[in-house]
Amino acid sequence: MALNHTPIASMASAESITFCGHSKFQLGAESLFDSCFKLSKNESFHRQEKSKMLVAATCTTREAQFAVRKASVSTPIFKETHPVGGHFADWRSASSTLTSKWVKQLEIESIIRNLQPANAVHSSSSLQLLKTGSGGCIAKMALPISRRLSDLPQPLSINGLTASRAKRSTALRVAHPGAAGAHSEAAANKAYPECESLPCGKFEVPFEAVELCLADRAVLPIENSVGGSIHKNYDLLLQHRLHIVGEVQLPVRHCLLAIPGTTKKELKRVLSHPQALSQCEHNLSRLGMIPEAVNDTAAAARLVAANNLRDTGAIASSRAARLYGLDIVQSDFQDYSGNTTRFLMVAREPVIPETGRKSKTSIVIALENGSEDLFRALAVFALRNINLTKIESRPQRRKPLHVVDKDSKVEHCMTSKCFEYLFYIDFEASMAERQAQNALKELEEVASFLRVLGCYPMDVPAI
Ligand SMILES: O=C(O)C(=O)C[C@]1(C(=O)O)C=C[C@@H](O)C=C1
Repeated sequence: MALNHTPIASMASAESITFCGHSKFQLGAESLFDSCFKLSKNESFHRQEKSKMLVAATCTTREAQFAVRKASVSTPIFKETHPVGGHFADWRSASSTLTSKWVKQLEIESIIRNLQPANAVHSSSSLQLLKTGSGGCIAKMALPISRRLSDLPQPLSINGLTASRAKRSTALRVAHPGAAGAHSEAAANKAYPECESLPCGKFEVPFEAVELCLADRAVLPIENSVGGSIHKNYDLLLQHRLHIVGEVQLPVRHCLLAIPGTTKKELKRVLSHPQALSQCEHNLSRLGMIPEAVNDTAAAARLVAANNLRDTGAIASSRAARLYGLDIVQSDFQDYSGNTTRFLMVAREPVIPETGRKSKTSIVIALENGSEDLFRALAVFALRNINLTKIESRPQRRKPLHVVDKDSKVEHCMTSKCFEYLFYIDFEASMAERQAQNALKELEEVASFLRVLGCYPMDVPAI
């Protein structure tokens, strides 16, 4: 049985998304802005009262309420200490920007909801991506709005985004890359056993889902015992302002899947995620099968099933075999029995570092002089007997790396910085410990860039 499962990213990229109801929000927000503006023309509202009124009256979602405040504060109307005045046109453009951002957010949520295994998404549904003149502005605004919520003076009321959202389960919503049946889904369920897992296609989408508050956590593969680090996700950690809040070590057992009744001899090609193909490299070459990379292991299984490819196998999980109606031609197809992938859990808020349990801290540093400074950088840990569990260099060779600049006064700006070398370091210590705090203080003198990606409980693999 072929399911019309399409992870969000491929749906968004391959098709486009049309949503109705746009004008409803547009008119609503604009009329509210009109009345606020007329009111403010007559009275000298101080900035705070006006923004509270805007936030309370104009929107019904936490993110959009903040976006209203952000837009109003940044338009000429709200100048520090000046009574409200300003240009009506700015308000109109701010309201239309915010309204379409709000609509986009609703839309992403409805796609995520529709992707649940229970509802096959009909590939015939026409989806037209909503193009708005302020698309770029929304994209910027879509950056960690929820992060800014922690800066607001008082918690914002949430009226519930839509009736369906109000009905949604209270389970933790955990976004993961790949389709239903991917190993990342298994990692999400291991990390958060009672969660509602959200298959999100490419690696970027889980990050955005968490930033848009459409998911509470994201779970992403970061390294494998055979294939090594997944650098794409390290870069995404720098480009998004989320925090690592946990890790899970997942033993990954690959199965060779095929259309029911197909024998191994009939298989000429095998589809799977590049990491999975590298973890089964010897077995594939021993059988003379041609590896072909696709987005994720579950997508490979779905492709074979949906197109009834009798000469093509898929390397995926046993759950993917059940979901997409394929036979397991060979289980434990990975080259090494200890094949384990480490996944990270990321969230909008960091975990408060604690002592008294085995903790890990992940950082990324840039060293102007590369390996010359590396000795000094590592010495700050060695002299304090802090054990490193990972160090990975990422030569940048002047390739600009886009990072969310934490210290920038300009909100959420993406700055592209050029570094000669980046080093990702994991060490076994909690930032609650004086030793770790002193180590990082000293490291700041050596490194030209330092970001703490997270401090979290270690997942100590069962012996
Ligand atoms: O494709 C999947 O099933 C994934 O979850 C991705 C992924 C990966 O990116 O490493 C996760 C675990 C395995 O190492 C194989 C693939």
